[in-house]
Amino acid sequence: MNIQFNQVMPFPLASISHGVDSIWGNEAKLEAGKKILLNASSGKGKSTFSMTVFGIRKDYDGTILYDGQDIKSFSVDEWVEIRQRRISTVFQDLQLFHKLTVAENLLLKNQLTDYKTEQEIKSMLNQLEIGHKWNDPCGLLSMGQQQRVAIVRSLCQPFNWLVLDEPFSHLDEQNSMRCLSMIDAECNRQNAGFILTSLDDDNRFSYDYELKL
Ligand SMILES: Nc1ncnc2c1ncn2[C@@H]1O[C@H](COP(=O)(O)OP(=O)(O)OP(=O)(O)O)[C@@H](O)[C@H]1O
Repeated sequence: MNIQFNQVMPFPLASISHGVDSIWGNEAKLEAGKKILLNASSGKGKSTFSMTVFGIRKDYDGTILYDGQDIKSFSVDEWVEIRQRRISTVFQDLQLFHKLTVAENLLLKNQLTDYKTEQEIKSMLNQLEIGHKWNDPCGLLSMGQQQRVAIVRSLCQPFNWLVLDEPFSHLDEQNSMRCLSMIDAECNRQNAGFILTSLDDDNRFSYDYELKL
């Protein structure tokens, strides 16, 4: 699925200046299957981008198209289908259910599409060294552990695109790289692309291209 931005300008960002190469106010294409770094300093709209491209925020001028269709035209039923099968996300606030256990958070998501087996989910947690937290409420995990749970959860569904908003902000180098290779492998398996927002010019990974805000 290609995603096209045409002169998109979120209302809260209209009064600040944006570079000539910014997505905001310009045309930009997110090409199907590509691995994209979206690099911007604080306050330039990375979280706004993530929520806008996912259809949660509609406070913008311009148009966003999925394979040529304006996303503002989608019905609630179409968004349900899109969010279950075409776009997955890790938002900055992670949106985990704090009182539910790690297992419950992950199985709740996975049962929508039965995409992974319980064994596969446990194996992903083990690879990220949080397998022992399976029965712990998410609210009792450290922020970095919660980020890893949210990343695993985002991979428990089919998708064409994975949108990750500063997903490694609480992770050390080794854990970031483990997560990145798990994300990369799942995207390759699914023939999907990802958009990863970052405050820095993250050069730990070879992205297909970089976009700016
Ligand atoms: N709903 C809103 N109403 C008013 N202003 C908003 C709203 N959402 C975002 N903004 C403003 O838009 C700007 C961009 O916010 P956003 O959270 O998208 O930035 P960011 O690049 O993700 O920042 P950071 O790197 O610090 O997390 C900020 O100045 C913020 O105050």
